[in-house]
Amino acid sequence: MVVITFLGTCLRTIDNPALKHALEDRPRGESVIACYVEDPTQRLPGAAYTWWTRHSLPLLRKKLDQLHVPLICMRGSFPAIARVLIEASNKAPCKLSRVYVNRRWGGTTEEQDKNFEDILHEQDIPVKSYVAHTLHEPWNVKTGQGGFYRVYTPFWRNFPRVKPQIFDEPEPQEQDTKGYDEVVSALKSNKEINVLDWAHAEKPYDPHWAKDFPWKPGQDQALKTLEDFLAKRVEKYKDGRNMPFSNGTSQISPYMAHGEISPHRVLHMIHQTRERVQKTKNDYALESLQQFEMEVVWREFQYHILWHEPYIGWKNHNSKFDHFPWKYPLTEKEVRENLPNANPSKESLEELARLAALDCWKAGNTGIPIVDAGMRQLWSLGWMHNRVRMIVASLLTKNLHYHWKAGEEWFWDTLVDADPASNTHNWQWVAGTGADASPYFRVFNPIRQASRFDENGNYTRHWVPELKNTATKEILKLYERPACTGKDLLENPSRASVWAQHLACIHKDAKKLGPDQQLFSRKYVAITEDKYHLPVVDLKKSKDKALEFFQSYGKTDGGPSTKKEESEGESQEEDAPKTDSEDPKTLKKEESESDSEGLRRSQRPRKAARRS
Ligand SMILES: Cc1cc2nc3c(=O)[nH]c(=O)nc-3n(C[C@H](O)[C@H](O)[C@H](O)COP(=O)(O)OP(=O)(O)OC[C@H]3O[C@@H](n4cnc5c(N)ncnc54)[C@H](O)[C@@H]3O)c2cc1C
Repeated sequence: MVVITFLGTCLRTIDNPALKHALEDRPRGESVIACYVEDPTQRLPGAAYTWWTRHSLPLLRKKLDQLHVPLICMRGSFPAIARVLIEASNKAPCKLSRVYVNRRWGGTTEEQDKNFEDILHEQDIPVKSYVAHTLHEPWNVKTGQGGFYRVYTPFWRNFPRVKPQIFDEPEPQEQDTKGYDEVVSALKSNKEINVLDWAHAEKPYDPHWAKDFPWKPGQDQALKTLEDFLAKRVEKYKDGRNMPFSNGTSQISPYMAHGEISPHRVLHMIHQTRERVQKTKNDYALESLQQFEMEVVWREFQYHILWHEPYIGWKNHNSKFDHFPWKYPLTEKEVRENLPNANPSKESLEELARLAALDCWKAGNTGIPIVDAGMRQLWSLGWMHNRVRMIVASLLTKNLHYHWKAGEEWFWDTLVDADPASNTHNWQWVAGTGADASPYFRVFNPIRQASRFDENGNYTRHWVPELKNTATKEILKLYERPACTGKDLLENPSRASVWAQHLACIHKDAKKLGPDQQLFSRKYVAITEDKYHLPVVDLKKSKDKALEFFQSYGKTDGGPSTKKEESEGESQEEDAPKTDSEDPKTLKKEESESDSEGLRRSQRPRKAARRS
């Protein structure tokens, strides 16, 4: 008899409930097969995330080999896989006895997984599923009225404190791999399923755009990364986490996004560190550790929302923003239609200029230093510091007026830690459309952000080599330059921008670029240019325009303005504080910073002013 365990987003052998139970609960003599599935009925992972997965799976296979558990990687829907397994089981001498699954959420997974279980149950094959990617079942945390939380503070307060459930790697057990060949050949013979060689890749998957990625995927490195952080850096996390050049955060996110470390293990290690730090009586260190735990629980909060609103990845949480005048990226077809020849009309140029601005943002050539630094960090590492993620997201949504989805999609493709809950939720948070959202009129001012969080300009100089010999004072002046015109953008496209590729492609009538090339033609992007670009947008004017949109839109019936927002509406300074109930985590800090920068007290929401 054969037992199958579906790993889900859980590329580890320790703290892996479906694997553990499959190995421990099976009757003697039954063999266990592990499956990694990429499900085409759901949003497919982006390129950078996939780079990581494909480095991780061969490492996981080696670990599983030691347990005598073969690994099958495939692309296929869960119901299709269930049907093939049953068919194979009916024919083969080795029957399928039971199935163990690590659960997943978001999109239409719930529906698909129910279907999968029904198919197996009809054949009397038991299915057991486990929570593996979060600390709790997302539905287990409930408000007093039995609903779900939309605001982080009460979620954090009421988040059930649990003893972390950790368990060691299963002992290697005697088992043969009987049934494996039959299962693989049945899967291979089905057209709906594509068996991948990802766990047995002869050469690593190293596309040119990822050649400088410094990461070492895998569960061993995940543990080491967190151990190092907790041993050496967590004690300064409270402030360090906001400084992009200080190496002040854990960089554990890609390991968590791939399930190479379990959130229970993270919590367990936090508890161990707390015992150590308590002995030092260092209050700041303890607060820092608490802050770190809050961040980890913040991720839980986002899964909580994803479970209750599985459509959050493509829909505004606040539907009142659905008709807001967002800009959307042009499609390739629209570009072609707007630029039929070398002398496009004024309207066409305007349309194209907006595409050019988006491409400059993607390429890290906006002429706004801290934004370019962040976007190039993203290119180089497949990761960006959280503070800078907020700044670049604000620029795209509040200054360039793009819908958050344009940025979310870019991050989805370029982040090694791309996560269906965190990415969406954070984008909606910055755009002001989400649950627990920053109000729409809250706009991050890149100059102020740079002077506060990159005071010495080191982050900017590091990631924008054009500025490596520019003094910090001079860098700050660059933000004040007049913006280039749309015509400039088009006539002198950044060599680095995807826009330049479009032009080259259209003018030379070259073959259509495939999506992979468009996104990752690294030789065109993030390269040092002779001259640093003019800003693609006037920060002040564009912010005012966003606020104008917001105010006039708020006056219409369908607008997003609420009474509370109107009462705060006066406070349209950048980084204006939010009320405590919205997000204490980031914003209490912003608030005190706003104070020190002389944000006029009369303009601030009453509640915040009282606290200061
Ligand atoms: C626009 C935008 C998009 C984002 N997209 C993602 C994403 O796709 N995947 C992702 O994991 N994070 C995302 N984040 C959240 C955050 O930027 C990253 O989790 C963080 O930068 C990861 O670095 P770290 O592990 O060093 O974080 P640390 O500061 O060391 O935090 C530890 C862990 O806590 C969790 N965490 C911290 N901050 C957040 C947060 N704001 N939201 C959710 N979890 C958090 C992460 O799991 C993180 O690994 C996004 C933030 C923004 C503003």
